[in-house]
Order: sequence, then structure tokens, then C-alpha cells
Amino acid sequence: MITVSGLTKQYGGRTVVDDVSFALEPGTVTGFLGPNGAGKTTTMRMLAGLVPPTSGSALVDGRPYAALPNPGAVMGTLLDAAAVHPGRTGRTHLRLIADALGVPAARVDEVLELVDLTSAGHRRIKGYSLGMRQRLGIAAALLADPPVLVFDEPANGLDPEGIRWMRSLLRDHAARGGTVLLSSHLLGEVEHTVDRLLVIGGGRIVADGPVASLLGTDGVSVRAADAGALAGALSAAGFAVAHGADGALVVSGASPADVGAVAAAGGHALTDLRPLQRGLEDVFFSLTAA
Ligand SMILES: Nc1ncnc2c1ncn2[C@@H]1O[C@H](COP(=O)(O)OP(=O)(O)OP(=O)(O)O)[C@@H](O)[C@H]1O
Repeated sequence: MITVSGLTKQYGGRTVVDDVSFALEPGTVTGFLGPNGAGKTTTMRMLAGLVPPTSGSALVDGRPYAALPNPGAVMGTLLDAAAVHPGRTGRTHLRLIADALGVPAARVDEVLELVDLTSAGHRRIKGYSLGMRQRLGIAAALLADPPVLVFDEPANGLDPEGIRWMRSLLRDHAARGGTVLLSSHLLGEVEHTVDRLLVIGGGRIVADGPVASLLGTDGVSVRAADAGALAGALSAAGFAVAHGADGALVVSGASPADVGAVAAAGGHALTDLRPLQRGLEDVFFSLTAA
């Protein structure tokens, strides 16, 4: 569906996207994560045919986006929500795009409803808040109900309820077999939305994989009716045990199953047992630090 190979962009001799390759599968949401200036927008703009690559290729259904017969019906993009005519109403803006896409005018009202802008549709865009502009951009991307959605920082300007709405919109799209790529520089924003993380730093892909495997685990936190006795049993079994806050024991390098087995063997009653996940934040900074 989406195949990016060796994609590279240089501006004035400076490489801002450096040999980026990935493929996106239908039915998945992929988070494109990286700090400011990492090259996310430039990669997405190349994917949408707005910026020519210096080398490499970005293909949608096997062709460059601009070479598709009706590109907007294949891939909906949210790349620059500010690039709208401020004097137009939201509805007129969408009507013009619908005409260009060959989408019936009735679909405009459907997408306005979908993004909760029905009552604001007749108002001029210059009076819209940032969040409303973002919703309008999402409406435009959805007009032709394309299978692929490429959204650059879609949470920008949305309030917490809007972010929840956007997450379920993207998850539902993938559940129906759609392909979604969304970028963010905020980890918490995508952590619970995406199946896979593509992490970019300094123009290069520094990590690519399922969220769970990138996060990894850092051991286990456990509480027991008799913490001292459990600590002794765990130490005797060869685990490094530290006493954490509130009486919890922190067992490095162990899985919940390891700790459960030691507890069961010694007849220790557990009151809490949970894996300690390395924060995405930590993973992210260690990956992109270079
Ligand atoms: N038209 C351009 N001319 C020169 N440099 C550019 C141009 N567009 C982007 N850049 C540079 O390319 C680098 C990558 O920018 P890009 O916008 O792709 O990053 P990003 O990961 O999307 O960051 P952000 O989260 O800040 O949007 C930046 O250093 C930026 O200054």
C-alpha cells in the first residue's frame, strides 16, 4: 500500500531525510515519532508529492502519489491545516475539494457531522479556533473515504476530548482495513493509539517495531503480605531485589511469572504484581540522542 525506499531529501547540501525506508500495512496505525526537526513533515510531504525527493521513492499503491488517477481517493492527508482560504466558510472549502475529488456534495455534510463542525460549517474559517481548523483539515482528508490516511501532528490544537475522538477515528479506520500514518513529537499522544512505532531522529529511522517491544520491560514491582520474607526468597532464588517506595519490592530483570513462581513455591501471599515498563520517553531519548 505505502512503500518508502531509500527516501532522501537534501536542502542546500544538508540532508534532512536520510535513506528512510518503511512499508505500511492495511489494518494498522503507525506512529511516526520524532523530536522537532527530525524530518517527519518532510517525509510525509514527499509521500504526498508536495516535495520532490532528492533520491529514493515514496509509492502509494505502487505509484508516486501524484501519478495516481485520483490521489485524494486513495490517500487522505492532513499536512498543513493552516493552508486554507480564511475568507471561505468551512462548507465552501470542503465543497471545492469535493468537486475536485469528484465526490458528491452531500458527502460534505456527512464529514462536517463526522468532525462535529455541522453548526460551524457556514462560518468563515478565519473565525475558527486552531482545533476547529484541525477538524476541518481532517474532514477534508476524509471526503473521498480514502483507505490511507497520513496525518501530520493531528492532535495539534485539539482539546483532550478532541484527542480521544481523533484516536478512535484513526483506530476505527484501521479496524475497517485502512492504513494510517500519524506523526507526533509527543510520545504519550501516540502510545495508546498506534500498533507500531517508527522513530525518526536527525532524518534517520532509529527504531521500528511494535510499541510493546520498543518499550521493553525493566523488571517487576511486587507487594506481599510479608515483604521481608518474599525479599529473602527472591534473593535466595538469585534475583536482585530493591525496596521501593510504599513497601513495594523492585525486582530487576525478572518477569511477573518469575516472581509468581518464587512466591508460590514459598507460600507467600502477594497483594500486587506488575511489570515495570521503561517509559517511552526514556526509550525515545536514548534512541534519538545521537
Ligand atoms: N523548505 C525547506 N528548506 C530548508 N530546510 C527545510 C525545509 N523544510 C524543512 N527543512 C528543514 O528540514 C528539517 C526537518 O524538518 P521537518 O519539518 O521535516 O521536521 P519535523 O520532524 O516535521 O519537525 P516538527 O515536529 O518541528 O514539525 C528541519 O531542520 C527543517 O528546518
